[in-house]
Amino acid sequence: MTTPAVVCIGMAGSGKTTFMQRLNSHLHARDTPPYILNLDPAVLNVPFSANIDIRDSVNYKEVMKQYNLGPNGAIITSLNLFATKIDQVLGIVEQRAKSVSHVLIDTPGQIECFVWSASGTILLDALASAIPTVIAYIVDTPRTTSPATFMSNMLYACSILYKTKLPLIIVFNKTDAADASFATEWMTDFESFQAALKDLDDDENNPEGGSGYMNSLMNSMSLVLEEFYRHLDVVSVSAYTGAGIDDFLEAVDRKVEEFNTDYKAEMERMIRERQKEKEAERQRSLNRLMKDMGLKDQAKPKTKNDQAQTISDAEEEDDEDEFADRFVNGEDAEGILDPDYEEGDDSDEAMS
Ligand SMILES: Nc1nc2c(ncn2[C@@H]2O[C@H](COP(=O)(O)OP(=O)(O)OP(=O)(O)O)[C@@H](O)[C@H]2O)c(=O)[nH]1
Repeated sequence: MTTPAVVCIGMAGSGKTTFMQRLNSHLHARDTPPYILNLDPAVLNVPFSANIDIRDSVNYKEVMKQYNLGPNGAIITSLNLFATKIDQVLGIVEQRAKSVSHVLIDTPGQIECFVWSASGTILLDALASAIPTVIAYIVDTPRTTSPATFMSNMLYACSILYKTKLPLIIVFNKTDAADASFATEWMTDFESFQAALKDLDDDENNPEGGSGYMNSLMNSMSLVLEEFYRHLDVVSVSAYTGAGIDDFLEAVDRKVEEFNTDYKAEMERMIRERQKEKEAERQRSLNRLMKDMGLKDQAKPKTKNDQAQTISDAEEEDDEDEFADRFVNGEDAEGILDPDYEEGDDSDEAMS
């Protein structure tokens, strides 16, 4: 079977890194070691050795300093810089995927920096076009026991499914601290969730109980979620004790089959569409440029607007060229991007 990529996504503190560590040791114990990528540029310590680590090619602190960015802006910019090297990274991953059981990917806890950024889309699209890719959405079970928090978390998972369009497994983590049976019941029995919502509403002392409008909204949204749950695989695990890890790996196998039958064709179609759009945009820019050059020989642009349009377009193109020179070609990249990073680097030594 083709080696799958498992992308771990979850809110800060949900246990992604601990879960990755558990998966890593579990797969090593089975003599089927994984290949590991760390895409969190801001993480201080990773408790496993990552084969490819974004921190080896992008200096997060330097990005903050040089671009005067806050923590989240620097994560997005670091991911953008890393995405310029996606072809090289993918070359290595594809090669290594042939000799490992799974490719595991850790992502920043600031989910939106990854899932909603252009670079996140580029990285996921590139990965999914090379190997079957599955999302593991990690949930902090003890912090999700209230119906309102639970529903917010599930809506978040639903938006990730909608944005990535990749098969999704919900992983209820930390089940050593809180049993996840309440969650599976709410996901399979609509009435029990409605009853929990009603209890919340009736409890005057509970700050999560809402107004009439909020409750009717929650009821409607829970109907949306019912449809969402139908396409999911749900597992309960403890990254601490290792309980449920085999169930998770079985769920990954099921999702890989789903990826190959349902998602792959759609994914390829989307990538082709995007390339077509890009090509059309390039053609439009070229046509504009040709037109502008033709105008240069004549006296003056017809109107002020025409002139402004021409200048700003030229500036935009200059900016793009400058960006490409600085980051793709490695110029001016000292301290931010590792200029020695080359295709074919043995990442085990060069990048870990
Ligand atoms: N009880 C229990 N605690 C856990 C489990 N998994 C993780 N934790 C704890 O949850 C906290 C967060 O775990 P991390 O693995 O750092 O979470 P993360 O999602 O990678 O966090 P960020 O990197 O900040 O996004 C740590 O204190 C872990 O020890 C588990 O299965 N059970």
